[in-house]
Amino acid sequence: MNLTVNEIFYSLQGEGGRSGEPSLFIRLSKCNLACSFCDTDFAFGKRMTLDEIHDEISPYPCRWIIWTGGEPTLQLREEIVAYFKERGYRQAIETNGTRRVPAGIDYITCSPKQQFEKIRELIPEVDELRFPMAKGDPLPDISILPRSKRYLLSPIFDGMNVVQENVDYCVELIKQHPQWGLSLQMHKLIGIR
Ligand SMILES: Nc1nc2[nH]cc(C(=O)O)c2c(=O)[nH]1
Ligand code: SF4
Ligand SMILES: [Mg+2]
Repeated sequence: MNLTVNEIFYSLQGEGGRSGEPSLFIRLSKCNLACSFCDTDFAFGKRMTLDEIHDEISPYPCRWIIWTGGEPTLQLREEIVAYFKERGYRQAIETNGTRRVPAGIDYITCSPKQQFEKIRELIPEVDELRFPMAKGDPLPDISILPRSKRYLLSPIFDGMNVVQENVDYCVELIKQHPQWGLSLQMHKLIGIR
């Protein structure tokens, strides 16, 4: 089995409910969306076998993988998740919610970009919903979304730079709607990968 991998790196989860947790990022290439605010160049990809990926991550002391992209569900399969589970890894995924998530994933972050009303049919339950938000964007309607342990707003950055008006807007929305919380792209603020 092969995956087209854009990059593999070891860092701390910079976003959401697992912020600060050491994680092995496996960024799969390709996406089915083309968001204007996308901060990732995922086009390049190197074909790798699962054994090659395992050889690259196993020297690190960490046993949490984050599958990200691009849109990782375009390539990830249940058998691939099982392969890494058998080798002792727990696995998180960052998905845009347009496709099903393979069985066996331990922590699902859904970060929807469009067609919010269709997500629940594909993914009934997630660990966190994390919405990228610019000033003026409407607060998403929780009642049509998957059940989630956390509801987070993530102010859109300008590349590596914080956009204060997006942050201020999210903070005000959250104060008015306290079922929501704030997620900052911490890795950008502290200058890590
Ligand atoms: N540190 C760090 N945390 C992240 N969480 C999600 C990321 C992503 O690009 O999907 C990301 C990333 O690129 N870096
Ligand atoms: S879904 Fe995510 S990776 Fe794909 S284009 Fe949008 S922001 Fe970029
Ligand atoms: Mg990133």
